Amino acid sequence: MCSLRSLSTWSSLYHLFNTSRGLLPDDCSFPSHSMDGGEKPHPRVQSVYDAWLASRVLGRGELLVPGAHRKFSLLNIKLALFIVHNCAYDFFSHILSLNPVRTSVMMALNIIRSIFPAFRGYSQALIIDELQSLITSGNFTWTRLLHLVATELVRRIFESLLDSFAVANETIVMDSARFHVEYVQMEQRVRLDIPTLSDSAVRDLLHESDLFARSFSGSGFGLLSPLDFIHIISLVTELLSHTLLILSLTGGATHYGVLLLSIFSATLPLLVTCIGCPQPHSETLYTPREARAADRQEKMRNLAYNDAHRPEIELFGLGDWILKTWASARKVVLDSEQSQQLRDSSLLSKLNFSDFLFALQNIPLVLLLQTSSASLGSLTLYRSSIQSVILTSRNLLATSRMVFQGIFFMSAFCAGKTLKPKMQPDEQDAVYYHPSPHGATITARGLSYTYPGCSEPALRDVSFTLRAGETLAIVGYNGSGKSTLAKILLRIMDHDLGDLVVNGFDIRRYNPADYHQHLTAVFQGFSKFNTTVRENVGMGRVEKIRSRSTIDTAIHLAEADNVVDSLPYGLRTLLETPGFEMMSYSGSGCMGSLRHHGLSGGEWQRLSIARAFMRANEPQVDLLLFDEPTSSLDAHAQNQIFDTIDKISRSPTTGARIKSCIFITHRLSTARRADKVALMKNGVSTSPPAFQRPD
Ligand SMILES: Nc1ncnc2c1ncn2[C@@H]1O[C@H](COP(=O)(O)OP(=O)(O)OP(=O)(O)O)[C@@H](O)[C@H]1O
Repeated sequence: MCSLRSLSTWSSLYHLFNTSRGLLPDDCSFPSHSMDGGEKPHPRVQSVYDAWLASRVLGRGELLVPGAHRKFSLLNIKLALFIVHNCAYDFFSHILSLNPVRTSVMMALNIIRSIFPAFRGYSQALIIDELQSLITSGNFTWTRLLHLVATELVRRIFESLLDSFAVANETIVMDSARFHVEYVQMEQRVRLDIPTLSDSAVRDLLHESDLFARSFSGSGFGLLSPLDFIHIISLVTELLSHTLLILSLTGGATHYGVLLLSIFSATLPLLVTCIGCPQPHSETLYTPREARAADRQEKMRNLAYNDAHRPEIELFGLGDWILKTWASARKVVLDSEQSQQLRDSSLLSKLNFSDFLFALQNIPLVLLLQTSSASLGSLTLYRSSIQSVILTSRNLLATSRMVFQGIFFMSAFCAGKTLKPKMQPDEQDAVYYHPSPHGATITARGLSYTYPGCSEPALRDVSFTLRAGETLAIVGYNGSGKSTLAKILLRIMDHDLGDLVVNGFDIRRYNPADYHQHLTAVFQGFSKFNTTVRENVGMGRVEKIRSRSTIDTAIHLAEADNVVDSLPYGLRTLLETPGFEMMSYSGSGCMGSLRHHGLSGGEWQRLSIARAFMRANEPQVDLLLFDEPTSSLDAHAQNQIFDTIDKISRSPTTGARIKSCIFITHRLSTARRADKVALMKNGVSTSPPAFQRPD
């Protein structure tokens, strides 16, 4: 492991690392001790995640914008080496294992093909020499010339065939690598929970990980493919082959001076390019203000282009405001890009030094002509080899820069795989959820929760008890914390303080995925999926998504039969969700062009209730939670739904309660149905401990 102790930015890293503790993988540790002798405390870069985080530190507590390029500094080189040591090997050996033969062939072909240019130059030099000798000897014959041209043609055909095979093979290797990387990306997204995903460091990490994944399909913001590590090897081989050619042409002590002059004149343009424009991408120089402007510019653009917002944009006359805000943000971004370009177009590059230096390379050529009896072919070869050395070196430099950036994006990808969802309990603490046959028992004591970045808690000191089979109604003013409490009870979010015990165990000891199998819920802001009715409902229990009878039962329980019957394709009707509405404005009446069909708010709500009912009847489900499930329904429909909920929560044989039930409501008539009512006010539960339901 590389030692990174002596690096100068440790103090700012220390601050950042400490603020990022909560989202790190298990294998990270953060010693918080001060070192003796007045040295500042520092974290140890122990994991790829640490290295990724460290590479983003700008100083003064600021971080690089996600996707920005890292400076080529000593610190970053050390971090890159650490990443390569700890993650690149595993990553590439995994890629190799996906397609071992083809990947090996790809690497071999890359190296073989890199020798071709030198070989091509040599072969052409042979033709020129042959022609020269034929002309000077006066024995010129067309047959001899045609023979030479035919040989060259065969060589080229062979080269092209090998090229097309190599490209086809590389496409297959890249496709399987791309699939693997995209799969891991998708897996990360679905595996991580809300608290983890809402962390800004995790979001940045996933952003860079996405860039890495996209670079496999060649659309990663100017990145070369990560497999261009191999490209570097082939470029080095190409460089070596040209150098060997030059050496063979200039062999002998008399030519060393000429050779040195050639190398000097060949590398000078590169040095000038490096000095002239050290930063390859303007993103690097984005200040936080510019990054905010870039973000705002994108948001305004989305507002202008997204049809879902069109009605409110028109109604509230937001057009001018969007345009003005976009324009001022865009100007900041353009100014930043302009000043970057001005820096790039330095005096040196304006004078076009490169061209001048290219011309310099003719001097060694002239010297060579004077000091040797070299043939025309070898002189041509010499000239083209020198040019190739320059171009290959340039390519090598550009590729190395890309790979250098790619290393950090790869670290984001590798670190993303080790991110542990915040709500997942440690293995030694985890317990399986055992559903109670009489419904879940919940005891909450002093629950408090503050949303990240907020100063005021959304919940403070909330306590209540729900016995097995009881029904609790949570009522309260807007913003009083009802939905927040629901999300904590549903284990979508984790409380900060207090105890929450469900069926005898601290809720934190349940794995969220296991816990969720034993409850069902309707969220206040439920999802409207842009898919068929069948899938919108069936997603409540995906293993039964193809079961017509289960879906029909759920729809029937939610009193949504009429909704489905009125749709032109019944369960197969594609539903139009906000954002897709404009598709049916095109004049095809009720039907959109793609069989999309809109629903009213109440109809959508019935489908969301049907989704929850997909699993409500299951014996392992012992808690039903509904967050304003009937807010868009009329009084009659609301009563019907609550009658159904009551029926589901009872045993069909004995009528005894077998499921506990919590519903959040603003309606007194609904609250009256509950055994208990909790009144929420400013995040505090102020209700009497028990409220007896009037008979
Ligand atoms: N994602 C969030 N980030 C920050 N603050 C939030 C977030 N969601 C809710 N809040 C805040 O938490 C507090 C409680 O919100 P919550 O949604 O729980 O209220 P509620 O009682 O369900 O309101 P309503 O009756 O309007 O549905 C509010 O002050 C709200 O602004």
